[in-house]
Amino acid sequence: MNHHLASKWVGHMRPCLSGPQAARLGYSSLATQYRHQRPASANTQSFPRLPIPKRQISSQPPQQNHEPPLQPSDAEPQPQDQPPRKQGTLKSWILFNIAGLSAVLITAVVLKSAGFSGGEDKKVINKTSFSPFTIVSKEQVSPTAFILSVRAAKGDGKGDGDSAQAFREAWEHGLWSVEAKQPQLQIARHYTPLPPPPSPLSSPSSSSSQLSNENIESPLPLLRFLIRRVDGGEMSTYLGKLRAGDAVWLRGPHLGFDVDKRLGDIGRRVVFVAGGTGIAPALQVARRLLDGGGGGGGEGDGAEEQQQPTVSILWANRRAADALGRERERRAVSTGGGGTGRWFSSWWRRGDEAPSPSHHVGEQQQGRKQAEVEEEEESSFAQQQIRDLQRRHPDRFRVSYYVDEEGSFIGARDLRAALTDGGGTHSSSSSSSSSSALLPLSKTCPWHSPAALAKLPDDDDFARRGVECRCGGGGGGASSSTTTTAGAGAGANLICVSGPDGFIEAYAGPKRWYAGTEMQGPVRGVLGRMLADGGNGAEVEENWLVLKI
Ligand SMILES: Cc1cc2nc3c(=O)[nH]c(=O)nc-3n(C[C@H](O)[C@H](O)[C@H](O)COP(=O)(O)OP(=O)(O)OC[C@H]3O[C@@H](n4cnc5c(N)ncnc54)[C@H](O)[C@@H]3O)c2cc1C
Repeated sequence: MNHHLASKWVGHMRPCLSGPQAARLGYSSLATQYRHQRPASANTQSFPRLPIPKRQISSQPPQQNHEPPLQPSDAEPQPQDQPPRKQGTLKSWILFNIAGLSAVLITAVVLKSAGFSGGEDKKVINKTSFSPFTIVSKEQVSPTAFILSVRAAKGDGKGDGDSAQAFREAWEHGLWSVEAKQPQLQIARHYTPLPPPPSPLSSPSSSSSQLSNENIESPLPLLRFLIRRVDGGEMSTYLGKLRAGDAVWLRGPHLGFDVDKRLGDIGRRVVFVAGGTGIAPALQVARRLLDGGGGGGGEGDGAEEQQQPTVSILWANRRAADALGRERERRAVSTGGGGTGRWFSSWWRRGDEAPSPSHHVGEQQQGRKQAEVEEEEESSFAQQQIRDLQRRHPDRFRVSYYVDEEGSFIGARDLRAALTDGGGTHSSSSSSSSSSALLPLSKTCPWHSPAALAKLPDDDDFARRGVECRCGGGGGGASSSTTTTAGAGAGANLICVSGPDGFIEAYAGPKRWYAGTEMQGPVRGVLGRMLADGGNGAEVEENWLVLKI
């Protein structure tokens, strides 16, 4: 989702981890270390500079030089051949103009920093200039993470409808982000809005809730961001210091991959490998596919629940405090006699085979007691999102937690379990997915070919929506050149890797730069090896498309 290249954070190059090296270090330890891949200077060019006002000094000085003294009668007679006067005038003229120019530049910078320059910042959110939002609340959810809730600043009403429309399209699209700017340093970074809560009208037990309209219909939309404050991080530290009532400047929305279209007609499963705040795009996708009616061709054609896509999230955090929503899962497991939450973590560390999902989910439902209800009332918005999805889609949504400080990491075995699932996770859908799982991906389709994806930037699926799927009617269509619309047997299961650059590199290989644009690049890392193995007849079939987010 790197819409504006210059606005992504950048920095020094680190060698890519590979094979045993990455395994030794533990991938999730990379989860919260955003590694930068570009010269730092590129990062600071994130929004257009204020055009420097043209110098106003060129005409004035000559006039002064040629003008007669204001009060010639009072002036001391000056001999014609006395140069000091002329030199003095020239000197003061230069000083005057330097001072004037400095004043203009300083004023421009101050105005620019404050976000009020030349109409650049507008009330209506848009992709090119920053719009003012007001912080409604700030919720500290862990020692390093907080949720910032912001609402479009109250304007004159004009353009509110346009803003609402832009957000409505973004939520309908699914995966999207906005940029926030740090006005003093003039840098910007992307942040991913958490999905809105389900509509109060939908029953808690309903599996098909509607998104609340608070973000969709409201003329002044409310956006919530889960943000981690990183040591020495310019933007996250700046945002961390803001308080309710302060202004924050956003531009966007920048739409990301169209997961619905890439799942197409036969894709049934999405596995998210998320590091740290990479959980936010995972929740966007879960909401879009599980609540939004999209994905897998299941909607509107009478397909049953088992035809709907499933979302499984493997979420790595450095600290236990950041594993939001895990307490309930730990308790549910321990309620089943399996031991303590600590045991649950060490279960992953040992790399044992995953427990069957039905066992897991059943215990979660059993473990839902009054204490949990109370806990939920006190929990953060992100926790509520996770729990709500778990409650309403027990067979289609799962989060597995990994915590560095507890020694649990997402390893190849966990990935293999998730990919060969039903990795056992989604029992009701595994049979339908396994039939499509045998179909190989197209080698030519712009939507479903890994080779084509490697050469795409990750932010333009919305703009590409007119491009047709070339999988052909047969689903695999490896050599087909037939042009069809997505849906006739086309599509792929999706592995989404979201998080810091180092995290993405370790699991899926680095993104690559071509002609000044950051592209997805080929799939390498743990998943690259795993999928290549699959091609040789090993555990994982080759119908997984890897999206680096
Ligand atoms: C599409 C997209 C969506 C994003 N969504 C979110 C989101 O919802 N929430 C969120 O918090 N972030 C999100 N990010 C990351 C965010 O844009 C910033 O990169 C992040 O907040 C760090 O910026 P900074 O200016 O504070 O750090 P910088 O000043 O850019 O970095 C300072 C130092 O901190 C290191 N560093 C940077 N990030 C981390 C980290 N996470 N852990 C450890 N060290 C780090 C850097 O390597 C550098 O040495 C997203 C990024 C993208 C591309």
